[in-house]
Amino acid sequence: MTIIQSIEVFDLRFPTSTNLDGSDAMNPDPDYSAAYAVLHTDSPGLQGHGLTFTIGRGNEICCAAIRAMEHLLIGKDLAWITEDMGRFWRHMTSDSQLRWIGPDKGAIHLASAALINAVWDLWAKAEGKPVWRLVADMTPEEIVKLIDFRYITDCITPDEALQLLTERAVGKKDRLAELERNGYPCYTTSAGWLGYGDEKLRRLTAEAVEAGFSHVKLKVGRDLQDDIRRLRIAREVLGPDRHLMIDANQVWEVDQAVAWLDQLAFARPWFIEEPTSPDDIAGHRKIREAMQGRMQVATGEMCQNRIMFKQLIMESAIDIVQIDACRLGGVNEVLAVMLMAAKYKLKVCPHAGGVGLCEYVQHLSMIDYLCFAATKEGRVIEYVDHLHEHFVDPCEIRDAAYMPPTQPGYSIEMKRDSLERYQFRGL
Ligand SMILES: C[C@H](O)[C@@H](O)[C@@H](O)[C@H](O)C(=O)O
Ligand SMILES: [Mg+2]
Repeated sequence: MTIIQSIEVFDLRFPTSTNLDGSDAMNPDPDYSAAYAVLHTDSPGLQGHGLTFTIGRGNEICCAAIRAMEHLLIGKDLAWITEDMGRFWRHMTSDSQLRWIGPDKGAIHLASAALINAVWDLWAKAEGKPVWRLVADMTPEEIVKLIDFRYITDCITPDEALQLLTERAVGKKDRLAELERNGYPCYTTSAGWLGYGDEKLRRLTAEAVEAGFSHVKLKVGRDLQDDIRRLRIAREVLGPDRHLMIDANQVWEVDQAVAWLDQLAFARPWFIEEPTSPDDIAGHRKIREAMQGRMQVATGEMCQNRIMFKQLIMESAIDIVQIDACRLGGVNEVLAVMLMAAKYKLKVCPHAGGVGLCEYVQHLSMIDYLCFAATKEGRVIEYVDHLHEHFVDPCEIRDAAYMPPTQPGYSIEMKRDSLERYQFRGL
C-alpha cells in the first residue's frame, strides 16, 4: 500500500520575459511559470511530482485549483488508482461541485493535469520505470483501461481501441530497439521567438542548422512585412530542403489568416500553427482547405480537451495534432487523443514551448511511436532550449532527437533549490 498523505504546492515563476524568450504575437512577454505539486506518501522516499504550465499572472489561480482538488487524492491508495486508471481519471475530473467551473477546461483542468501527472510520476517511480516505458510495457488491454472514453465513443469505442492497439503492437520490440538507438526527432523554436531581432534570428537559425535540426519554427502574425522579411532570412539560412514551420498563436480572423498565409506561402512553411481561435473547428477546416497542398495546419496547445480534439480530427480541420501534456488533463487524456489521431492517421507533434513541457512530451511521443501510431514518419516533437537546468532529470537531445529517458518517473521533478528560489512571493 502507498497512501497519498499530503500535497505541497508551489507557485513558480521564471523571468523569461526579460529576454523575450517565449514571445509570440499573442503573448509578447511571457514569464514561464508552473503550478507545481508534490505528492507525499507513507512510503519512505516515494513522492510524485507534477506541474501545469502557465505564463505568469494567473498561476496562483491554478495553485488554488490544485488545492481545491486535493480532497480527491489525499488518503487514496496508489494501488486503487492504478488498478483502473480510467476510473481514477473520471474520479479526478468529475467532482460534482468543481465540475461546474470546468468542465474539462480552464484553470480547473490545468490543475487536474498537475495532479494527474504527479500520480503518473509516482506510479512510474514505484515501478522503477520512466513513464514512456511503463506504458510501452503494457498489453493493449491494459492501455485501453487507462482511458476514460466518455464523450469519444462516436469516434472510437474501447473495443475498436483494443483492435487498433493490438494491430499496432506488431513490431513493438523492433521499434523499441530503434528508439533506444536513435531517439525521437525534434524541431526547435528557440531561434524564432517574435521578440528576437533579425540578427539574433539569423544567428540562432544558423546554430540550429549546425546542431543538426532539420525543422525550425518561427513566430509570425504581428506585422506582415516583418514576417516576410523574417521568413526570407530563415529560408536563406535553412536552405531549400529543411523544414520551416510558422506559428501565429491565434491572432487572426479566419479570412485574414488565409490572406496573410497567401503572402507567406513563398517560404514553403511545413505547417501553420494556431492560425485562429483554438475553439474554431469550422475556421480551421476553412483555412486547411484554402492551404491544401501548400502547407499543413496544426493546432492543439490550447485545445482544451479530448472532445474538442475529436471534432478537429473527425471534421478534417487539421493535419497535425499538437497535444499538450498539461492543457489536456494529464497522461490519460493525452492517450485518448493519440488514440483518435491514430485511428484517423493524423500526425501527433506535441507542443513543448514552456517550462517542463519538453520533459513531459518526450514520453508521450515515445508512447505514440511504440503503441499508437507505430511510426515516426512526418512527426517531430517541439524542443525549446530554456530552463532545463532546473530539472533533476532533464531531457537529453542528441543529433536533434530526444533520447529516451532512463530514470524512473515522468522527468518533471525540479531541484529543491529551484523550487525554493523561484517561488513567487507577490509583486
Ligand atoms: C508563450 C509561449 O512561449 C508560446 O509562444 C509557445 O508555447 C508556442 O506557442 C509554441 O508553440 O511553442
Ligand atoms: Mg505554438
